[in-house]
Amino acid sequence: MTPRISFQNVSRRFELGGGGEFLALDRFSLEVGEGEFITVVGPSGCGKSTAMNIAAGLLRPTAGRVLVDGAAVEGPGPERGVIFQQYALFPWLTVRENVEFGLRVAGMPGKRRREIADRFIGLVGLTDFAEALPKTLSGGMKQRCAIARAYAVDPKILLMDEPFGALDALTRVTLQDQLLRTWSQERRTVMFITHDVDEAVYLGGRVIVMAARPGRLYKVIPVDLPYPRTEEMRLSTAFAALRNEVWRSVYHPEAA
Ligand SMILES: Nc1ncnc2c1ncn2[C@@H]1O[C@H](COP(=O)(O)OP(=O)(O)OP(=O)(O)O)[C@@H](O)[C@H]1O
Repeated sequence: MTPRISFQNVSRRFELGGGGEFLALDRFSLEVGEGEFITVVGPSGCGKSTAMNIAAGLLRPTAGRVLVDGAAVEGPGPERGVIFQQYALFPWLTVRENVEFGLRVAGMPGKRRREIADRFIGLVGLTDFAEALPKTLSGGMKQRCAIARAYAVDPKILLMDEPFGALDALTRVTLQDQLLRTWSQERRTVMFITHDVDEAVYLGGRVIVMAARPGRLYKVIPVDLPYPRTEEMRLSTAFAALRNEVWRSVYHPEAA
């Protein structure tokens, strides 16, 4: 079967001032299956965002390529939704208008647009805030709105770069469960970058560990915990063992 996303020997160099070059990503290869949820961890600067931005079509590789359903990525596309740490909502639009935005741009009629928006607003638990403006929402609520907006346009792939990075621990855990619920209903392919080892294990079917200098794939750790994931699982010995393995791979790769 054709993988949904295929990174094929993807490298990216950046020019440094003074004529030098920096290898941010070195021959990164990875296949992500349809409906798979992978998490990506690694030390700061190991090329996580670089890899994701190349898959999003926001950045060009200097060597190699990324294929989506077998076709080379040449730029951004509606089949790939991107969510960043900073909730990029339109401040002058309500929650519902934000979620409807992509559908409006695509020319979808109002009634259908509203049905879809309301469904995703419900899935992320914002029904009571559909008429609210972003400035009246908490950080977690803004990020839930951003997730609903990304899902509404029906992308096959969600690329999420530390979407919960700016949130407090409790909100983060709540949003992790909500994201998994949405994912289990919609089964999009998700690539999720995080600095949080617990988050990587809790969400991912596989944890992709990257290493720095140069940025590269270090290890792929399968997470042998069934979905749906539960709060009890976080306390299990199996979870602890996985967390330790990921932690060692990220912070003490020589001992992993
Ligand atoms: N536009 C750029 N010009 C020069 N260097 C860059 C550029 N973008 C990224 N880099 C460098 O490439 C390396 C990888 O950056 P990237 O943002 O992909 O890392 P990351 O793993 O996502 O880091 P973090 O976890 O800190 O967000 C870093 O050392 C960064 O300084």
